[in-house]
Amino acid sequence: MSRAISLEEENKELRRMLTIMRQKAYHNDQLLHSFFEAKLKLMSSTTLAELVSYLLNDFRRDFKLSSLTLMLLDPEDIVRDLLQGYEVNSTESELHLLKSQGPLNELFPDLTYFCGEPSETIRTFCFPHTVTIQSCVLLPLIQDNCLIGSLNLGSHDQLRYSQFLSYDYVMYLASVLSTCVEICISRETLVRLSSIDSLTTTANRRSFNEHLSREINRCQRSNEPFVCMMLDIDHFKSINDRFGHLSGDQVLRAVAHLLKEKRRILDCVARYGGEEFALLLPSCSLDTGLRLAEELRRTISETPFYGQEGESIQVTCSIGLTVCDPKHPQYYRDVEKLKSNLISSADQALYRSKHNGRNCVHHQPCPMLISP
Ligand SMILES: Nc1nc2c(ncn2[C@@H]2O[C@H](COP(=O)(O)OP(=O)(O)OP(=O)(O)O)[C@@H](O)[C@H]2O)c(=O)[nH]1
Repeated sequence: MSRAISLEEENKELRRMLTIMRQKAYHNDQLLHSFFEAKLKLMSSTTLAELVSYLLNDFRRDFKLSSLTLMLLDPEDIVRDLLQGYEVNSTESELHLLKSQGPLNELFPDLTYFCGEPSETIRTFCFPHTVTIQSCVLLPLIQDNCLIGSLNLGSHDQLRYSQFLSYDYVMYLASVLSTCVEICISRETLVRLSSIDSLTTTANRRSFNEHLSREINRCQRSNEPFVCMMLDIDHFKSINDRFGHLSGDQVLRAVAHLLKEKRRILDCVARYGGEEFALLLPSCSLDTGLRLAEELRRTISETPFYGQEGESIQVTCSIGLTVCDPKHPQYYRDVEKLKSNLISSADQALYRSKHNGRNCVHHQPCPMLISP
């Protein structure tokens, strides 16, 4: 016969349950708070690099995940381009860019999340560098009813993710993430389109003007001079006339590529007009600027260029430059005026190079620095 539970024993059991429930409520509060914080962080990311960096580092650490991988569909290398130069992979967190939607369709046949013990296929595909993952939740990233990626959270604890738990909040976070990824990509693409010349993929004139303002402000802070240079391809009209407009385009792209390869010394390479490029050389004196300009001129004249049909095209260029020196005793601080004077001085120097037979370099002092 079972013994009746005394009031004291019953209370002891109730208190024990109360403690467990309090701890559980506290834990849930903390989790909700973390989700709220994560949502704010995702929504306040202004670039894709910032978003990805938050997920792969802080998010993984805050939610104590053994592994986190983010997969994004990127058939046209748009994400790859936006994340250029950004190192994201470590053992615990990784970014995978997928060329096709096939693998995502296989992961999420009914567009809903997966949770529980990962199969061998899931382990090797979603957590290739953390094969010891015992439980996981795979969240589909969906935008306009299309799979655009997957956020995969993995744990060494077999019980952490189970099909008996509800994942409403992580699903909600995944939908916030999908929207944020789309917004970041659209915003950055728009910024790029408005600042890049589509033929040569160098900066455009608008972007050059912004670079120039920044460079003037920077040189005022650092007290170091910089060089502003204009480079124009010689007799470009006759290249078009002889080899055709498409070959002319090819030459423009090749010259731009050659200039962009000098990125370490050129802060900004921009297509300023038809066959004219504008360049900025930060922390650069007149002597160094003249030496580098001469090097560019020589390189272009010695480089073999090719037209559409592979025909060899000889290309030379004329260069004009001026220097902005904040140490000049009569240095003028009006940024807008200084900008237009720097450009017109470099242009005048370029005109002299054209006038003196082309394929040469000239310098013109910026008038603002001589008489304020
Ligand atoms: N293929 C091609 N040609 C362009 C483009 N933009 C401008 N041009 C051409 O570039 C040529 C520039 O000719 P001009 O301004 O006379 O200069 P140039 O023939 O280079 O002669 P100099 O500058 O005096 O050495 C024009 O024929 C334009 O049509 C472009 O995007 N692609």
